[in-house]
Amino acid sequence: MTDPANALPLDETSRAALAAQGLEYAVVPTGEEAVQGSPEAAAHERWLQAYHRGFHFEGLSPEQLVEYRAALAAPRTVGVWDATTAEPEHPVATVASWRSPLSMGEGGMGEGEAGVGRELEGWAISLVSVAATHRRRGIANALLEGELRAAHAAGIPMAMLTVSEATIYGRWGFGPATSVAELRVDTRGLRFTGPAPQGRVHQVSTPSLRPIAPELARRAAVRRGGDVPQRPLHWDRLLGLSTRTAGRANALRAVRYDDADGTPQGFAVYSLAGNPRDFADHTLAVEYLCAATDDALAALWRCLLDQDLVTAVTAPMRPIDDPLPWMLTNPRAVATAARTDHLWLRILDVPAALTARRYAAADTLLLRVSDPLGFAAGAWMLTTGPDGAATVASDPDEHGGWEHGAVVDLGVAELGSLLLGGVSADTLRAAGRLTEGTPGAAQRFDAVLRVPRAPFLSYWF
Ligand SMILES: CC(=O)SCCNC(=O)CCNC(=O)[C@H](O)C(C)(C)COP(=O)(O)OP(=O)(O)OC[C@H]1O[C@@H](n2cnc3c(N)ncnc32)[C@H](O)[C@@H]1OP(=O)(O)O
Repeated sequence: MTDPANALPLDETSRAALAAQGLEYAVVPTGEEAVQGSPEAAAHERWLQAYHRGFHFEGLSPEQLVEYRAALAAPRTVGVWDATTAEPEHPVATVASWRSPLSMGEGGMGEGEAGVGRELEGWAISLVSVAATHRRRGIANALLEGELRAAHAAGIPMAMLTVSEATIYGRWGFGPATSVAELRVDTRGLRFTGPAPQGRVHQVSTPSLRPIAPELARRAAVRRGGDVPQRPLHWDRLLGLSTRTAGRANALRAVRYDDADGTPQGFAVYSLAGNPRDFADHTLAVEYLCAATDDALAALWRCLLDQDLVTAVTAPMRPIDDPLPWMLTNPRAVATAARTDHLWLRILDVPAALTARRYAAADTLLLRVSDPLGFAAGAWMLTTGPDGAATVASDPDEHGGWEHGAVVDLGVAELGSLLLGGVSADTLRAAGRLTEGTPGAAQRFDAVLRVPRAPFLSYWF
């Protein structure tokens, strides 16, 4: 059934906006509330088919419906219905959402903070779809505003999503906060100069990774900001264990890295494509690479690059600062084929969001934030200390001290983009997305925001 933690009440303003168009807005019962074969289960199945149609995915087979019903039992699944359509029982719009931690990077300079992953609670939003017959009449607007108001009312400080198109979500105050790089490595004549691994790489079966992958991925993820834990269906799909990917199971290969003590510290899942005219010209596609230590990262890259009969390695989703080029005598062998925005953040509670991470320098900034939906609007005094911890005061006049602070004017989307250090304030200033109220304020903000590793989310949700 819907996880009680996700069962936020539906937003009445959005309900009224949709009702004014003759549309019904409701939560779809899932899981135990919808026993297989019951009318509730059939409604859940129609909701699943509706989002598949909305995303131009193939419809779900009966077997897949069982799997997806279980996988999407815990999130809050919301639909919109139009009683005037030919098949009124089918939703004309969908959205799914759930509470999830967001990694905020490692601890600061305070005692005992090194290596400690910090987290903020977020409201993950996914599967936003509106039927082709009902688009561009404000349904997505009602759904998104409804999600944001519901999450804010529940005290959740952040909303987050990955997007099909980068043109859609800025209007609701989301800003791109992490990027991914698609790497393409020419492995011909490559020499690896990275650290020599202390442990061992083992070739393993993909199912053997299923029990250890979530925990390993969590340990890897806390080293950077921007991670949102995968749900079980993600791992099943990746490892060829879901009905949709079972047909690929034989094509998938996997390696696991165990450190000198024999503890698994990373793994990679990959596949190979041959060249029918040249057997020595395979391309190895890295489908997932997860490393909880620098040692594991170097060992796994070395193993993936160092394969006979392979001339190219591709890795579609890597951090933009992956150390790989620096592990090779020829860094130019690693081409970034594409670099794209990935996780988008929407701040709902400025003090909670800003105090959830650690900062690189001590300073005082006055952030004057605009937010058309109101949640983040105001003047916020961010004071960072020498230990990297921050305090945020909402009424700077009352608290004083801000006359020494650097003043920055920006929108809530820009603050979301800056939060994890994924872009610099000076870049946003140059792009006209942020204004300095004090000369040099953007660079002062950057000194505070600087992070050792680029934020990164390793998959789509
Ligand atoms: C988190 C996720 O799930 S990402 C996946 C998003 N879904 C998809 O890509 C599936 C295919 N697309 C769709 O289902 C729909 O077109 C949606 C969900 C993107 C938009 O739904 P609609 O109900 O048509 O949007 P709605 O009418 O509320 O539009 C709200 C505003 O967004 C704009 N907008 C909507 N879709 C887009 C788009 N694809 N690109 C740019 N702007 C868009 C509208 O023009 C409108 O702008 P305005 O307020 O300035 O007039």
